[in-house]
Amino acid sequence: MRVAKMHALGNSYIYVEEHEIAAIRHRLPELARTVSDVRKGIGSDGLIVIGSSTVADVRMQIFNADGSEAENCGNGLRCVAKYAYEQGLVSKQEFHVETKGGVFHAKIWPDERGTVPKVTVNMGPMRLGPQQVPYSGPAVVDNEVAVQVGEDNLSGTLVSVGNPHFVAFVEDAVTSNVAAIGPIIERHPWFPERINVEFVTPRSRQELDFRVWERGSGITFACGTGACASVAAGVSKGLLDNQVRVHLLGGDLDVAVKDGQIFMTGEAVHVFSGVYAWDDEGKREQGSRQ
Ligand SMILES: N[C@@H](CCC[C@H](N)C(=O)O)C(=O)O
Repeated sequence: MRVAKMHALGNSYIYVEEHEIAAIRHRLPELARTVSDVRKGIGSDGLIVIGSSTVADVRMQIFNADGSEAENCGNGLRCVAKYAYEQGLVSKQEFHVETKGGVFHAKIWPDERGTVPKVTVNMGPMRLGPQQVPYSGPAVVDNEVAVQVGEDNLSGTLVSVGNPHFVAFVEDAVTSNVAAIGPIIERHPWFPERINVEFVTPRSRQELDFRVWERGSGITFACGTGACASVAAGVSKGLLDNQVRVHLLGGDLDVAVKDGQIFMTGEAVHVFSGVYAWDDEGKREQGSRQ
């Protein structure tokens, strides 16, 4: 099947058009695990299928590296917008992308060669609180929930950007033990559909240090929806201004809140296009990330 690998700030996915996978639609979780495997597949944080939409200009379906399907992906939205324009699936510079978590408006910024290094996406309204994400814990005050992690509690703001986020304001996001704490919160029984976990520390009112444990993919270099969720949480707490540069492991993302809507602007990068040899016997069940 013809595939492209793309990344945004090091958050990489394998992109495939829906006609390439028509015969194996029911096996997309398995395909996601397989292509994501760095040793036996291509190596990525998951799989994104690009297809036609009846309600938008293009549609994307995202699977994490463990094969679970997510509602949304900010870095994926920017890469899909770049792909759709460069491959001629759309000819406009502003268009809509359908995801399981909603329809989003994208604006591409093509260069003089007609390639698209940068994309802005309207990620929708700030949606905070336990009614916005699958949550089955005790009553919540100020959209914050305190989850027990070992001997301590970690407080996080619950935010939806189509997909669910737990945003924890910590002493130092950069040195946080993301690998140890992330999976405990991701799989905590209060979050029946699991949750993405962000560790954030404001450097100032306009700059935010950010690390993430992604549901279904673990530590990644960047999470677009996570960055948007974190800025929404920081703005609602009065800690951040409406225009914030988020410093992620893989680079910077600009997030702005205007008229209650969250706008994300950042890079989208094509790594390669090629033919992936999907072989039933040889590649089944080889994905290993859980
Ligand atoms: N990396 C993404 C988010 C991908 C989905 C997420 N792991 C989930 O399960 O909700 C982004 O850039 O937003």
